[in-house]
Amino acid sequence: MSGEAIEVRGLTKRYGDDTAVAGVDLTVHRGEVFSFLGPNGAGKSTTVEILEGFRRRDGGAVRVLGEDPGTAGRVWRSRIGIVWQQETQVPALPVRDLVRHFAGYYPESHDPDEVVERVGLAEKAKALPSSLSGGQRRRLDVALGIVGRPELLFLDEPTTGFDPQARRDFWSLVGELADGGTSIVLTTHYLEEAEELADRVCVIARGRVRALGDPATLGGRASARATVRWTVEGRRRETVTDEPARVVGELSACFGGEVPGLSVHRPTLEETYLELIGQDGGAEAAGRSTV
Ligand SMILES: Nc1ncnc2c1ncn2[C@@H]1O[C@H](COP(=O)(O)OP(=O)(O)OP(=O)(O)O)[C@@H](O)[C@H]1O
Repeated sequence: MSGEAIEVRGLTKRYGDDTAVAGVDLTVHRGEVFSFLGPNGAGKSTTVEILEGFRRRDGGAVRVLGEDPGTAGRVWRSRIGIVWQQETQVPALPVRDLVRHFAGYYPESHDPDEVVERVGLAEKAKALPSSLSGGQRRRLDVALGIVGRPELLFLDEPTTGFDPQARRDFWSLVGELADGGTSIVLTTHYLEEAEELADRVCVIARGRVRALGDPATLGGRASARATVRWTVEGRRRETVTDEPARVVGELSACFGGEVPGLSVHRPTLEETYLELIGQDGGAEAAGRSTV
């Protein structure tokens, strides 16, 4: 049995004549936070739904927690948590009762009250889901996804609708889950979220992996040329260099200490991402490619 959380080799999926996933290879290590990035229609949800066992693949080998999700049974499913992109349909029960109810499906669930507290819904414990705001409703989905103490957690655009503080709180919750050994697959359109949370990111466009690696070094980011900017007599100056430290040292010597208006810029994850997906960034996406 594989020791990895997820192993995917040559995964393909077609919808009619359109190829949504065109030969994806990837591995998610145990305890890792792994993030999918890609434009609308890139094939992320299709890939993730195959990994979750909710979509049939056309080709390739897939192992999730050591089993083929296409044939794995209920015990395997109880080891997995999912926070869907769409609101989870739930019975009209108060928040606390609902989380308790879901906890009952799992052999080793977390304490439901602790989970309600941890997602920031303690004040809404007696409220019905229909009375929650959009961001609170999303937090409830997160609570339902984690209460079963999953070994592997799928988060599909989990912080949509969160206010900035709720997003920070959620990030720290994900960090705690990862520190506790949970493997996490995150799909997000927020680049800063991937950068904050992910050990590795996988950029997908038109059903293919365009880049996979540490967000700090993705696409040669860390070694990319830097732009050094400064100000002389009210006018902005800049130079592009492979050696920003040397340039800053020379400027500092020249100015006799502080350099006015100094900044050093390397490509952000967003700039690198946009470069990687290039013209594939449009909405039409995977469909037109062939395998
Ligand atoms: N059930 C389906 N039937 C036909 N085509 C589909 C189906 N589901 C997805 N597709 C197509 O497969 C391609 C990939 O879609 P997918 O939902 O996997 O993209 P995505 O990367 O998750 O996009 P988004 O960021 O918008 O959620 C798209 O061209 C989409 O139109």
